Amino acid sequence: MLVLVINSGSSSLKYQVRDVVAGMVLTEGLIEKIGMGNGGDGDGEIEGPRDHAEALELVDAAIHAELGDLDLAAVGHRVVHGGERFAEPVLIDNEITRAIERLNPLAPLHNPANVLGIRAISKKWPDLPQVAVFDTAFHRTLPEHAWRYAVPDELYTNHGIRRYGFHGTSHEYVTHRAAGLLDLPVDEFDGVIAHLGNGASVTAIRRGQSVDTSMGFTPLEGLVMGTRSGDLDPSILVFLGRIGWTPEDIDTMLNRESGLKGLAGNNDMRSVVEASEAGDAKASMALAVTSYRLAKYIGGYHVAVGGAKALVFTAGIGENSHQFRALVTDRLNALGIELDAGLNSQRSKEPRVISTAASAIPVLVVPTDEERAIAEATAAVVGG
Ligand SMILES: Nc1ncnc2c1ncn2[C@@H]1O[C@H](COP(=O)(O)OP(=O)(O)O)[C@@H](O)[C@H]1O
Ligand SMILES: CC(=O)OP(=O)(O)O
Ligand SMILES: [Mg+2]
Repeated sequence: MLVLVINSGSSSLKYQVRDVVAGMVLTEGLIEKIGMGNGGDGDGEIEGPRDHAEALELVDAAIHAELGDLDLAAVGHRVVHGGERFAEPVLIDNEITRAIERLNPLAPLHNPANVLGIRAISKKWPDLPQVAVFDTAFHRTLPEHAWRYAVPDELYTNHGIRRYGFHGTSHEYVTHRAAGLLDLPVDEFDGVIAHLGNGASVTAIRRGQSVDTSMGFTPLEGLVMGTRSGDLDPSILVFLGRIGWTPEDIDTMLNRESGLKGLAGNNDMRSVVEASEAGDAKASMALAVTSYRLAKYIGGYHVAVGGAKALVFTAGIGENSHQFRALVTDRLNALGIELDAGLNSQRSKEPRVISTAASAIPVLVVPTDEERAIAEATAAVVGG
């Protein structure tokens, strides 16, 4: 059974054609720096497509060039916000697409791109089943004390204002791989998973289930990210409103102009690390703020899970930036965590341990594979 997986991140579109039964990837690709057409270093290099629609056209052309005519059984989409309605992957129809679209304001960098992808494929291949796999679904196990905001109940009952959590497909997949690496059944795995991409979140896993996670009502809460602020005092927004900022101004500032970009002028971790190593004080401070905030969450979640058995790094930054991993773990000496510098700086695509034998708990790097998880869920929905 052949499944095309579409994973629209905020700044990238990953796609794969997978044979689910054989467990094989037939072709795959990554369209990067979407929407950063003018954001490069000014050397005239093409920095990427203007939007997700243009990215999807590139995907279609690349797949046909590589594999010719294909007998696809289904398309599986990563959909970021499923609200309270979607606890499981679903077969998409017009009503489902509109329900996902209604959640656009709650995931402004993501759901619009997801809806765009779904509609473009419906138009191109009207008979092809499409399945939505939700980032929020894995966090449906959050206890109420973790998902409630301390605001009047009416905000929850009338407006659905609660914490949902995101990156669930990744956190779930990585939980299973990390448990496997430690030779533990997944329901005996207690740990902290740090998914650090352009969007970043950290999840507390107790007995293989999500019991807390740093993103909330939208993918803005929590960690310092590429262009998102993460946690701040909500009074700042009230203050800005009173001095004349519109909701759109505030939304753009928090989601697109903050985080590493706001602090260091660049949302790409590679560039920020390079700038810091070259002596740029703003870049160094951006890394200090970002690593400090993550370290505080890890300490909190160590408590939330009743003592983590592992700390796991995943996604673009978590898998690739040994510098950033070291900055974070240097702040975790109080937990007895100790990185092995040699293991940390090795490059590998395999799940691995990067801590010393003396470390109180192992630190792992586990490459995520959202596409594989989405393909398998899609095949299960369409009856594979
Ligand atoms: N080799 C690398 N070293 C350091 N950071 C990297 C490396 N490769 C990718 N990254 C960082 O990973 C982030 C993107 O992660 P990714 O998971 O692909 O994002 P998303 O899916 O949210 O768009 C960027 O900050 C990028 O700089
Ligand atoms: C939910 C989210 O932030 O996703 P991404 O990391 O792909 O931007
Ligand atoms: Mg991502």
